Amino acid sequence: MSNAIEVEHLVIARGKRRVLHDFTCTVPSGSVTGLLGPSGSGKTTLMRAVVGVQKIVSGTVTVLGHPAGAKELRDKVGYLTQAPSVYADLTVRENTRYFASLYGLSAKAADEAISDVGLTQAKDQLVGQLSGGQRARASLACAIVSKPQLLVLDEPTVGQDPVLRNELWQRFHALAKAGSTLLVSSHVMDEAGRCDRLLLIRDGYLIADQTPADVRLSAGTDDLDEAFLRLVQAQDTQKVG
Ligand SMILES: Nc1ncnc2c1ncn2[C@@H]1O[C@H](COP(=O)(O)OP(=O)(O)OP(=O)(O)O)[C@@H](O)[C@H]1O
Repeated sequence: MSNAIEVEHLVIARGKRRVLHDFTCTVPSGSVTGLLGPSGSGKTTLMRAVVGVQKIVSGTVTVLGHPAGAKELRDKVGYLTQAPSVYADLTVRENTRYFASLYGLSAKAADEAISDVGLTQAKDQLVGQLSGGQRARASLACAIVSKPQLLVLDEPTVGQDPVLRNELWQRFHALAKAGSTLLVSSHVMDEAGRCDRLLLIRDGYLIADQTPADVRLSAGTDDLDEAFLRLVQAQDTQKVG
């Protein structure tokens, strides 16, 4: 399996502080790869580097065979930021149709994306009048409407109820099955088990790049929360040693 993303020896500073340290990882094509780590560990920074909007100190980020941010990638990469990026004074349907039209897609594609994120009943509501979780899903509909080759989703399930979270994860896997690659961040370890592969990050250091099964095996526990803690402790011991 080839890699949709290859990150090599990436170093990033934000302000005066280094927030990614010699970060090397891969995201296999067609996978749903989870980027998991505590708040402030560097997930958004890594995603920004992948979509080519983050200044880097050194290292390389290669996306679908091109340097991150290359113009060849413009219609191949979708990015969902944490801040909703939809127009508050348009309805869900108008927003999604607008994004669809940018890619030359029909209203049908927009309606499918709205249905995929569970917003069909709210499709004619103004985005400004939606709940936070609904607004996040409206953004997600706009990000997935063009079915990009690579989807970079920053905490797409935050604020969603368990039933909807479950549906969204099923949708992510369906998109991967249809040929997309997904990089999905979360700080909730119970979402880790839903990924094909995991990148575990802490304080800007990669602490695991494995399948969930291998993370469990190498940490010696079935509980992924506990596994993360054990891997952190092992890393700390290594640093002291
Ligand atoms: N614009 C900025 N200027 C300076 N430092 C920043 C900026 N944005 C983020 N940082 C710092 O960079 C580090 C990594 O932040 P980042 O947003 O990548 O973390 P994260 O893992 O995505 O966190 P969260 O889960 O809370 O979104 C943090 O220490 C943060 O304080």
